[in-house]
Amino acid sequence: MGKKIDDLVNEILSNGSETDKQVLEQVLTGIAKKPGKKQTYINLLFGFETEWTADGIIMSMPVTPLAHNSLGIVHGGIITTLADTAMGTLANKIVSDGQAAVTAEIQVHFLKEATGKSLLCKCSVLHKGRKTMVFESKVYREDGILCGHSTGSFFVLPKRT
Ligand SMILES: CC(C)(COP(=O)(O)OP(=O)(O)OC[C@H]1O[C@@H](n2cnc3c(N)ncnc32)[C@H](O)[C@@H]1OP(=O)(O)O)[C@@H](O)C(=O)NCCC(=O)NCCSC(=O)Cc1ccccc1
Repeated sequence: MGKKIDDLVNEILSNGSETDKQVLEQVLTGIAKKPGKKQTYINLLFGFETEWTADGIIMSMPVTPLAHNSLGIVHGGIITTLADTAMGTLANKIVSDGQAAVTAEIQVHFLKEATGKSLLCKCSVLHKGRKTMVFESKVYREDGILCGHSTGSFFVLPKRT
């Protein structure tokens, strides 16, 4: 295993493009931050940063080639992951002790191409029930343009120990 990783890293460092090296560095930097239960691989690899606000959560991410689709703009699935992660993080913060929340349904509108250096996802609570919760996420580009809009329904479950 060790040798294979060494060979792969050396191959990329020797023969990879600058973009390959940038992606490798981002992935290794994420792993070096030691993912765990709170900080998942997804959060660390994509550089998701969390800021709590009075009425919700703001989650940001840098736009790098790791998140690009073949057109060189952010992949819709990554925008969905950002929105789902923001809503899921908020949902699991506001449930009662001993409860967890999972996404049951998510809808995303991709309104503008996601370009620029970073994305900001502002997420708030639309409904907090005993069994279901609904959240709204707005994803903004660095220039302030709204590029994504998402709503998500979450199901409240007993937390697994
Ligand atoms: C729960 C429901 C949405 C609705 O279920 P219904 O069938 O209508 O009602 P019923 O009461 O029968 O359901 C009982 C079922 O509930 C499940 N379960 C129970 N307890 C737990 C538990 N503690 N943890 C997990 N699952 C638990 C278990 O399968 C159980 O079935 P069983 O009784 O074993 O056979 C179901 O369709 C489902 O699990 N969908 C998948 C949801 C999903 O994977 N979403 C994406 C990931 S979330 C995400 O990424 C967001 C996020 C981001 C960042 C940070 C955090 C979050």
